[in-house]
Amino acid sequence: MKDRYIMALDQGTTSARCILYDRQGKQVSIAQKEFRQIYPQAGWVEHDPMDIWSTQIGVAQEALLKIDATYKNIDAIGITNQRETTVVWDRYTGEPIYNAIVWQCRRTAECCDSLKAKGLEASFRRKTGLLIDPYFSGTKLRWILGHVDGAWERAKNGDLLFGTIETWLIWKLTDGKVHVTDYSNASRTMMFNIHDLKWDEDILKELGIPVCMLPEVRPSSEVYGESSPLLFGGPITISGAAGDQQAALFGQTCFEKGEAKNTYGTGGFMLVNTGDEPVDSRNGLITTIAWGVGNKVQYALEGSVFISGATIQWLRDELKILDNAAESEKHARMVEDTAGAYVVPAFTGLGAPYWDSYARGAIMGLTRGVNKNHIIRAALESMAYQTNDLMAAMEEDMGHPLQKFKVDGGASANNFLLEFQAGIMNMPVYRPQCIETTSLGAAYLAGLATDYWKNRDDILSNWQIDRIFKPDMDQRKRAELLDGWHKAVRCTFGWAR
Ligand SMILES: Nc1ncnc2c1ncn2[C@@H]1O[C@H](COP(=O)(O)OP(=O)(O)O)[C@@H](O)[C@H]1O
Ligand SMILES: O=P(O)(O)OC[C@H](O)CO
Repeated sequence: MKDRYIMALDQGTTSARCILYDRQGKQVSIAQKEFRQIYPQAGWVEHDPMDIWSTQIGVAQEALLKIDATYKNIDAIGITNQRETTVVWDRYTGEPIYNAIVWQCRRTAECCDSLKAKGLEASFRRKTGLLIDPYFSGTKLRWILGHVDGAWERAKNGDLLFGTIETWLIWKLTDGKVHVTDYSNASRTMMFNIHDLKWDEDILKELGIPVCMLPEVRPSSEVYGESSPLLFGGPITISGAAGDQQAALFGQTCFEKGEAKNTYGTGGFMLVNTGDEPVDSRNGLITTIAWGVGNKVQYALEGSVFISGATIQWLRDELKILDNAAESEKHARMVEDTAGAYVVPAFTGLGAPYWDSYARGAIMGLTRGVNKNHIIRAALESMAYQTNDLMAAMEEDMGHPLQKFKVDGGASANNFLLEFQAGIMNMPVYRPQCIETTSLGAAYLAGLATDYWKNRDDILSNWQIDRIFKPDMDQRKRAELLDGWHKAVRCTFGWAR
């Protein structure tokens, strides 16, 4: 009989992954599949919810098969997901009534403008910790109810259900028996009061959302139900769920106040644990729930950058100047600098700390000598500049420098990126051996609920360093580069207005 493992389902923006973890937090099996991105109009992004489900369940079955394991080898399932992405489906047939509107989608920018014009920003912020922005689920849900024939009536009658991706996956896994979300995901909807820990009636009224379509909000580490026996040959306990960025904070074992991480995935997300108290930002960050465990929640301050590793994907898929993302490192090292070029990847507007839905991407500072290596290098550097902007905002809000900066996510495999990051931030960057901390965090949350791990001390020693990147940049050069970056960013403001 094989050992028992935790199955982490990581439903990211561009791919579904399943990783099986053992007690030491080591990966024993992994399967991954990209799925279709749908861009119906400029600035709009959708996914097919059935695609999300079929790729996710496909990789879960594949990960088991790869090591000849069955449901009996799995202690529990933990789910982590791209956040804010909004799905609405029919309670009886299980059919989605529209594609999932993805977190990056800007279609509700005007709706957000009108909410702001009504002077609602301060009260929304006080209650939800968020700014009014198309990024969050609330206006996406309102858009679906307003644009799909008969949807609002059906929702009011209780025939439709809303969910972010973890809710959709848990509903599918349990064959329509369980309709829940967790505190961390609820806190991204712009409909959830992060202080009272309840759906906010005033906001729901303002957005015209019937409360009966919303999931029950539960802790991030708790038994929600069992998967349908048809999926894996027998039932598996589902006992953890968290938004991917909060899960990564947990996976990096940032359990204490003041501990921070940055994830370089499709987007870039820096979170610092602020403990039992929510901290308000004066510098363009948002306040969010890190997780709810037992009867208490912990909060985080977050800087969200919409396009990070996706810049490299764009070079690969659209400009076709790369065969694969990892190759970007080799190209960046072929030149000494970017020859003055800056890439500002504001493809879907700018998130923190600028929050401009109407900004659009640009390559600035082009001269005749700029070649593809310079552009690739500038694209990687843009990921570091954006992270540096978040760091500056975070330190300003916290009133002191961050003590330790841990990184993870697919693009953190890139050594050039992290060397430049350490230099431009002028602080060391810590990369752990496991950079898949998102799924690891989901595994921990699930395994803590089933006693696979006894407590947090049991998992702390699983965090192992791979490499520390030390800052090594001349201070004058650093100041010049940052000046150029900020000048380039300013040029993108308001472009699509
Ligand atoms: N070695 C690399 N260098 C730069 N970017 C990379 C590298 N490997 C992956 N990426 C980028 O990171 C992203 C994938 O990271 P991942 O954590 O899997 O993202 P997500 O969970 O958002 O789907 C892609 O956008 C890809 O372009
Ligand atoms: O898919 P990722 O890993 O870039 O994460 C997306 C975020 O959850 C969006 O808020």
